Amino acid sequence: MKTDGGTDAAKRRAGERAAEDVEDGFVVGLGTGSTTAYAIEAIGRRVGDGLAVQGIPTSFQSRKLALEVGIPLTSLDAVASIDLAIDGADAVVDAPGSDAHGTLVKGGGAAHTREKLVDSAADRFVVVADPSKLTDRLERSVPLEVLPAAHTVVADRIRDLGGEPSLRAAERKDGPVVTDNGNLVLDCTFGEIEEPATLADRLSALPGVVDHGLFVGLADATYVGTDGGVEVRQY
Ligand SMILES: O=C[C@H](O)[C@H](O)[C@H](O)COP(=O)(O)O
Repeated sequence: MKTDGGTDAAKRRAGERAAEDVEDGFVVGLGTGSTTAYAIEAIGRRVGDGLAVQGIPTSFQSRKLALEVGIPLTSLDAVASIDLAIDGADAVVDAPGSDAHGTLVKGGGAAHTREKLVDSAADRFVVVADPSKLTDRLERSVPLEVLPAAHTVVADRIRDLGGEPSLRAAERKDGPVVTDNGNLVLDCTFGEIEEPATLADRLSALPGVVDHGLFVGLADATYVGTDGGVEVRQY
């Protein structure tokens, strides 16, 4: 999962900067992926120094890491609110002045359904990224988590919308990726996505789609790790 060189250092800077925003008593949404992992590890170190927090993981992976680094865990149905969510992204639209500024594509690790649930429930949602994630044109494929019985029907509807679906294959198992929720993933290309909010609404309306990886209007800030520090985008 980890990358090397400058990108890995940039991910670390972004993740560790976000972990500094966690305050005593916070309930924290713990996103998924290699960048968020640095935030989780940093929060764990602060817990070791006496910080009192409760984490809500968004995947098997983030739960396992949080337990390893000593973050006490809770669940969405056990808390009144989430103070802060920290999560990575596969693409972040960086186009100030555009309606799409701050739109995300997530789900490269097939965790986007629970991520969206937790990130959207948080009072503040901070994205952590390295510069390779920033884009002024949204051309990345959009992951859809779909009920297994629905994958062919949803694939047909995606073609009706002008997209091209591809069932995500597992790398070290015959057959498809199965999400933490027991569903399948369709990666859907649409060429350049000029109106992500419109596409998001259309995808959400498809029966059999549990959730999609377009995060429109959800992020409050992106922390971009760079060679020398961290750049902050506020939305
Ligand atoms: O499903 C996975 C998540 O949306 C991740 O947050 C996303 O793929 C970014 O992961 P990474 O920080 O490893 O690039």
